[in-house]
Parts: sequence; C-alpha cells; structure tokens
Amino acid sequence: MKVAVYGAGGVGGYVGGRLAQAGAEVHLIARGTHLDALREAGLRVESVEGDFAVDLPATDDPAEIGPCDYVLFTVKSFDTEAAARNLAPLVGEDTAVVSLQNGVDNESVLADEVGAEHVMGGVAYVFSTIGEPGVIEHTGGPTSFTIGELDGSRSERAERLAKWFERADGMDVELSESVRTEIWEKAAFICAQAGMTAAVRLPLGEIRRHEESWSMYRRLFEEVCEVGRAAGTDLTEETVEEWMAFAEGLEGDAYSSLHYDLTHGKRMELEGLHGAIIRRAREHDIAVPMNEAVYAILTPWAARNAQSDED
Ligand SMILES: NC(=O)C1=CN([C@@H]2O[C@H](COP(=O)(O)OP(=O)(O)OC[C@H]3O[C@@H](n4cnc5c(N)ncnc54)[C@H](OP(=O)(O)O)[C@@H]3O)[C@@H](O)[C@H]2O)C=CC1
Ligand SMILES: CC(C)(CO)C(=O)C(=O)O
Repeated sequence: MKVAVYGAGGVGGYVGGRLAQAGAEVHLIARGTHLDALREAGLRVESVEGDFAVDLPATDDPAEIGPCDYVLFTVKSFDTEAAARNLAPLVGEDTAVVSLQNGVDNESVLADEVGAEHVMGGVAYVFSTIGEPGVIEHTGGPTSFTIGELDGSRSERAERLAKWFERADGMDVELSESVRTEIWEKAAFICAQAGMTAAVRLPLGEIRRHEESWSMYRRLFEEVCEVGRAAGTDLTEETVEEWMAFAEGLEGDAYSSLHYDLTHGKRMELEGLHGAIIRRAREHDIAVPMNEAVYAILTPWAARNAQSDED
C-alpha cells in the first residue's frame, strides 16, 4: 500500500509512523524546520505506548511522490483549501483521500478539488503533537480511528485501509457505515472538549469537577448535535449520553489540540470548529449560545496567534 500523509504533524506523523512500522510504503508531506528534521534524522515518535523511529521519504512537493493508493489528509483545517489545491499529483484513478481532521467542512473542500468519488471520511482520537521538529509526542488518549465511505457503502478500498490500520501497533480502527454521523459526533465532542479546555485553560478533570463548567461542556455538545441533526445526520439524545460517559472516562489531565495551539502561540482552528457550527446554526435558525460564548472568548486569542504566526 502506497500512502502519502499530507501534513505529517501530530496526527499525520503518528499514523504515518505506525503504518510504516506495519510495512506500508509511507511518504510524508511536511514543511519548514519539521521537514528539514524529517529529512535529516527521520521521524521519531515518543509515545506513551513506547517510542519508535522510522526513516521515511519526506517532501513538500507532492509531484515527487506521484499517485498513491491513499492520501491521509491531516493538515489543520485553516490549511485545508491551500493543501487541497496541491493534491492533484497524488491522485490517480483509484486514489482515496481520507481526512482525519476535526471539523465538518473538510470533506466538501476536498471533493471540490479532487472529485467526490475520491473522498472518504475519517475521524481520529489521539492526543499527539509535534514536540520538536522531526519528533511527534503522543501523550495519550484512545488512539482510535474511524473510517468509511461518505455514502455509507461498504467498499474494498475502505476495508483494505482498515486492515492496514488494524495491522499497525498502537491504533484501533472502526470501519463505519455512518461516517458522516461519526464526523459530526467528533465535531460535537471537540467543540466541547477543545472549547472548554481552551476557554477555561484547565484540563478536563477540573472542568468535570464543577457543575457549572461540566454543564456548559454538555450544552456545547448538545448544541452541535442539534445542528448536526438539521444537517441530516442521526444524532440522538442517546448520543449525548454516550459521549458524556466517554468524556467522564477520559484522563483528568486531557486537554486538546486547540488548547495546545492557544498556549503555544500557534494558529488556532477556531473558525473550522466553533465558527463552522455557528454559521451552520444560523442557516438552520438554531440557537447555539454556548458555542457563541466560546467563539467570542477565543476570537481575540485566535487573532493574536494568527498575527504572531505571520510575524
Ligand atoms: N493533535 C491531535 O491530537 C488531534 C488533532 N486532530 C485534528 O487533526 C488535524 C491535524 O492536527 P495536528 O496533527 O494536531 O496538526 P499539526 O499542526 O501538528 O500538523 C499539521 C502539519 O501539516 C503541515 N502543513 C500544513 N499545510 C501544509 C502544506 N501545504 N504542505 C506541507 N505541510 C503542511 C503543518 O506545517 P506548519 O506547522 O508549518 O503549519 C504541520 O506540520 C486538525 O484538524 C486537528 O484538529 C484530530 C484528533 C487529534
Ligand atoms: C479528541 C482530541 C481532544 C484528541 O483526540 C482532539 O481531537 C484534539 O485534541 O484535537
């Protein structure tokens, strides 16, 4: 299996490294000092499940890689459009492009660029970041991934990719026939988990400890589910209960990539997360006051970090 990982950062570096360990032909797409380090010293993953290193080809030019069986698309959502415009050299007749990003808009952007028939859905649950150039730090979480066809069909390409994920160490995979709903469930979870840990600047355990903040976490989740239902997905009251139980069970020191970006002066995915939900809610005339509150609190930080990233 030939795979290109477009955006070999926290998620892409972890998954690409694991698939390479399992024997897949993996090409990393990265840029800047991270790319320099990948080229010079290979990819190192420092994982709570055991460190490992792999020497993989890395480039910032998709034309050097050529058509792949799969492209795992793992840039931040604010880079989706620009990166999607560069996908063409990686996409042959049978290539599947699979986003493992957060947010509900990525798949349609990809479909506009490469054609809907090339796009599959995916979701990632893993806590990982670029610790230093060339090094991915995997700090915990379930390391589980869901993939599937966006139309809910069973396909040979989805089954083949799932088998590779299964074969790799340190990754659980679910092959889903309702991946669109899974993408919305993840969006609901991330608007709550990332929204609260970033707005409060405390880990999940402390948010859970106080009725007021735990209730806001739940309301963020419920609001996104309501918008998701209006968008045609199947999110029920049971979904909310299941996910609140999941969040109850997570480690108390869990934060989110949004919190990491906020506190490290990095560009934030606020538009792709809460911003997208608010826009969709307006289209359907749904009130989402908790998402608006998180968005309002984090907007000055998102602007400040975007500015300092540019400087
Ligand atoms: N980190 C996590 O634990 C989780 C993250 N997610 C989601 O996964 C997605 C990826 O997040 P994460 O892995 O944290 O992001 P990272 O910033 O760690 O990784 C993305 C990488 O892609 C690079 N990149 C972006 N555009 C290009 C380009 N055009 N060419 C080459 N390289 C490029 C970035 O470079 P540069 O740094 O220079 O911009 C960066 O190295 C997000 O949507 C996030 O919400 C989902 C689950 C868990
Ligand atoms: C679910 C979580 C919090 C880790 O998988 C995530 O998606 C993120 O940090 O962006």
